[in-house]
Amino acid sequence: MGGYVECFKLGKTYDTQKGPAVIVEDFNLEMRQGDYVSLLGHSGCGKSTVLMMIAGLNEITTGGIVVANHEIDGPGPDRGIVFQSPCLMPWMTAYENVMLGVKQVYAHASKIDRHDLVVYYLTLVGLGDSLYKRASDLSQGMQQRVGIARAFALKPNMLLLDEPFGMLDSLTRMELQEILLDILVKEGVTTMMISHDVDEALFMSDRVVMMTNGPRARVGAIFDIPFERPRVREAVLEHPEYYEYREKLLEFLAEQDHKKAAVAG
Ligand SMILES: Nc1ncnc2c1ncn2[C@@H]1O[C@H](COP(=O)(O)OP(=O)(O)OP(=O)(O)O)[C@@H](O)[C@H]1O
Repeated sequence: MGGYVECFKLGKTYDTQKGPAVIVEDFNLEMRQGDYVSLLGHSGCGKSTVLMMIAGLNEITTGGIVVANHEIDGPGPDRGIVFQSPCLMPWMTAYENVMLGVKQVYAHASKIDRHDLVVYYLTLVGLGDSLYKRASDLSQGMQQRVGIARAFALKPNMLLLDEPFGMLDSLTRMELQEILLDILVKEGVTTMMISHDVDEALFMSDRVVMMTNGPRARVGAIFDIPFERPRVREAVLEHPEYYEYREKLLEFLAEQDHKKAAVAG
């Protein structure tokens, strides 16, 4: 019996003007249910490509992906996505933006149940007082909160996060990281997050998956992160092994840099 999510010999080749470009090859990964995995690697190595294949929004060239015992062949409400920018309907309220997806996925639920669901998740992300504010009147951080509430309100089994905090200032970023972890612990959602930030990956994840540089990128190393949950930022930063892990991740990235320089030279 494998994991809850399995990427099996996953590969992606894009057709380019110069011919086929093998971006990801032989990418193997198993995730347990409730796992929080961060995907780290140099810019352009293929992280979004992997994430979008799991989302079912990017066609798989070779290999396959199994989620909850089903091989995926397209997008589905079982997998929620949060991008760097939430792409809300600016003329709609926070409430209406979340309700949009809820209405589609829970078409047969009662009106009151749908209402409660939307209010529940917007309140969890700290927007209980801003339910009926138009998206265009919300700050970037508040808009991203709506994006997170929208993803959770569809009750996904898996959450895919593509640099969800990348556009936020550091205070908002830390606050949203903590809110997200709180909800994830409550809901036990299996999560894959792309990040460029070693400290963010260490704070959030059960495992950090390092990708090698492309082309033909694959899993280069996997680090199990031992900090206990629920995570408290101060305790994580003071953990005796924190800087050891941080160093290992940075070393891996530096090694990839050297390899890239050697290939280019
Ligand atoms: N549709 C496409 N057609 C051709 N090449 C593509 C396409 N999409 C992505 N690529 C190329 O595939 C490689 C991997 O892209 P991808 O966006 O997956 O990387 P990434 O690791 O997520 O990058 P970043 O960290 O900068 O977001 C890049 O070289 C990119 O130019």
